[in-house]
Amino acid sequence: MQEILVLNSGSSSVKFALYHINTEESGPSQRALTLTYSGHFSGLATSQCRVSLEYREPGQNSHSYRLETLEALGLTPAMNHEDAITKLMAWLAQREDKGRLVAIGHRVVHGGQTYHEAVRLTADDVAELEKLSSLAPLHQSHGLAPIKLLMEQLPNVPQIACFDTAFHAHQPWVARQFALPREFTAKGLMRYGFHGLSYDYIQRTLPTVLPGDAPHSRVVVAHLGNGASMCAIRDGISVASTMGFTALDGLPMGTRSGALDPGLVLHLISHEKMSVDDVSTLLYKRSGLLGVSGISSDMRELLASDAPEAEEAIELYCYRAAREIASLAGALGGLDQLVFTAGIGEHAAPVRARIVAQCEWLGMQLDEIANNRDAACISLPGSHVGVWIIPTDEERVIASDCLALLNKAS
Ligand SMILES: Nc1ncnc2c1ncn2[C@@H]1O[C@H](COP(=O)(O)OP(=O)(O)O)[C@@H](O)[C@H]1O
Ligand SMILES: CC(=O)OP(=O)(O)O
Ligand SMILES: [Mg+2]
Repeated sequence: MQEILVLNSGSSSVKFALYHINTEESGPSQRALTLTYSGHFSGLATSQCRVSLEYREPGQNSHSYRLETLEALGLTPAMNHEDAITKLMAWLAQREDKGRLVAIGHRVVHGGQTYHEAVRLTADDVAELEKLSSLAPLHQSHGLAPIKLLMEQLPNVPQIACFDTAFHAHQPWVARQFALPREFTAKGLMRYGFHGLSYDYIQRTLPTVLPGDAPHSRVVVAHLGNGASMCAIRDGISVASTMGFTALDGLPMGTRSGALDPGLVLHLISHEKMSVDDVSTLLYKRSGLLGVSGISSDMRELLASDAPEAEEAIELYCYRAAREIASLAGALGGLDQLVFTAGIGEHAAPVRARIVAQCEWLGMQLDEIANNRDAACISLPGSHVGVWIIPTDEERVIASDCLALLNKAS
């Protein structure tokens, strides 16, 4: 049995998924992949480190679930990303149902100007991608560290990178440019957009959940997780996104500010005498829901809180989201479907309700009952714009891109 392992490394977490390749169905189709194990390490490098693991019996639909204790996996509470990968690889290697690992697919957040599709990495590629670390300080180095480690430990297993930026690479030039002098644009100072693996998954899945006659040529997808962005998709292609040069632009996020007046950054440096590192920490780690509420970056905690500051943070979050939907509808010249995805998008009914209420003028009508039970379709039958919840699956897209690459190489 051949296997593909997928690693999705975030700022404080590593998600993983292991797929069996069904060799009877050759070709890059998703049907050729069967998910067997998935799970995640969260709270890495903190005392809150936890591991969860799910196992799917081959041929069965239901998941049996168990939460491994740290002790059972031999983990120490303050373990970091590297420890997590080492433990995961050791655990995978000792399984009785172990197959032959034919590729490891990695989420790499920034592909810069060069990397527009999944690629089998060489050491030179990794060095090139490392140069982009300052453009994704919460993500890039965590995505590249396991690649370097596994290139050393498993030199014969292809390490394949799949990029968050790739889905946006074919946006119209006008959507990618900043209004800067041309020599800066020529250096690559332009909008890239992120969460592309998630958008790719939604774009592939939406036609399978829509009723046959529903129009879906103009779609906005709201990926609202710890990081949050939105994407305007026309006929399956990204045409605009709220994230730009870095994953700091656009919507307010758990700890990131989202879009700011650039003059404010100049003011922080010149008047508040903040260093580049101070400003970076402020905008990436101390702002967003955490900064405005002063309570938490976690939407669940804010929704459960009675504090007026929590309410203010949620109000700002929803207001900004509704404004961005209208802006993206402008880029599309109208809107057929809106899709919510990722942690907040999939689970936070009050947040969705507030965002949709502010978009009523665009022709959206929320089905409150469906919304409260996280149903797939959450708009009323007469709504001009359909509103949907589709759980994202970045790991599935990575595995399927790896398989396509392996098939091409063989
Ligand atoms: N049931 C829920 N209700 C409200 N918010 C939720 C719920 N479940 C998860 N979330 C929120 O989703 C966010 C995390 O999203 P997720 O997509 O898991 O993040 P990541 O970007 O780390 O993959 C957190 O703000 C969390 O509070
Ligand atoms: C690009 C980005 O913000 O990713 P995440 O949501 O995983 O933090
Ligand atoms: Mg995520």
